[in-house]
Amino acid sequence: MNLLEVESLEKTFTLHLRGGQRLPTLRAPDFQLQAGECVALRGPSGAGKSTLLRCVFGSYRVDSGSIYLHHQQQCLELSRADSRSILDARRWSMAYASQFLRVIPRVSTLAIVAEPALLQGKSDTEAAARARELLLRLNIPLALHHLPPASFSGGEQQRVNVARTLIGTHPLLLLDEPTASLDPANAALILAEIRRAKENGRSILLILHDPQQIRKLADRELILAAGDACS
Ligand SMILES: Nc1ncnc2c1ncn2[C@@H]1O[C@H](COP(=O)(O)OP(=O)(O)OP(=O)(O)O)[C@@H](O)[C@H]1O
Repeated sequence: MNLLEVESLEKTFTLHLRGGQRLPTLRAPDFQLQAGECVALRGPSGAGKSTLLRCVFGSYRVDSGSIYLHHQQQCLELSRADSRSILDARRWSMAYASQFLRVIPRVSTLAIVAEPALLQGKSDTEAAARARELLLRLNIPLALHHLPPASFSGGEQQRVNVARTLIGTHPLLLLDEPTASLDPANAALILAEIRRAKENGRSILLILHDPQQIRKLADRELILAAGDACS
């Protein structure tokens, strides 16, 4: 059974502040993702890799084509779904880590990471314990857990972002360059957590640039060529 299916997907941005100029950005190859599969998106800068992840997550509306997600025992056509269905899919079926953590003033790191577990019905105690454990595994020391992550380094914020994505039981994880600002040791921690998620049957669509990391983690690659995006 496919967890995710993408068909004939195209996205063009319309720049309203530039007289409605249209910017064709993405023409994705058709693909499917099965349970427990990890697919790495590759392609040159500007090819539309982040745009594809955002289309799947429902942040961008697509112009044509379809995105199907297996959600709550049904096939949800994400590309045509209303916002309530997309929010429900985000709560239960897909989690997304962008390249940058969206920090909320005065909200602690522990609370930011625990939130998706709370939304899935875990108790405060359970969600906090799981958040603490994940943060420690990702090398965020206990002393930082009660601080808002606004002042954290780029690499620390990135690990908090990934922890927030991993904490729930979402079967689909969308990760935009999860190792980008990290030194090799901390990148290895992230890769280990992603591998663990995969071994637990979760599916991962992620953007990675390092061929060695891709070889270690991904079952296959999906190449977005610059020409695909812009022709
Ligand atoms: N919200 C937006 N409005 C207008 N143009 C956008 C928007 N988001 C992305 N683009 C444009 O779409 C193109 C693809 O961007 P995207 O971030 O998807 O590329 P990418 O393949 O992830 O690149 P990189 O590897 O550099 O992160 C770029 O030219 C970018 O400027």
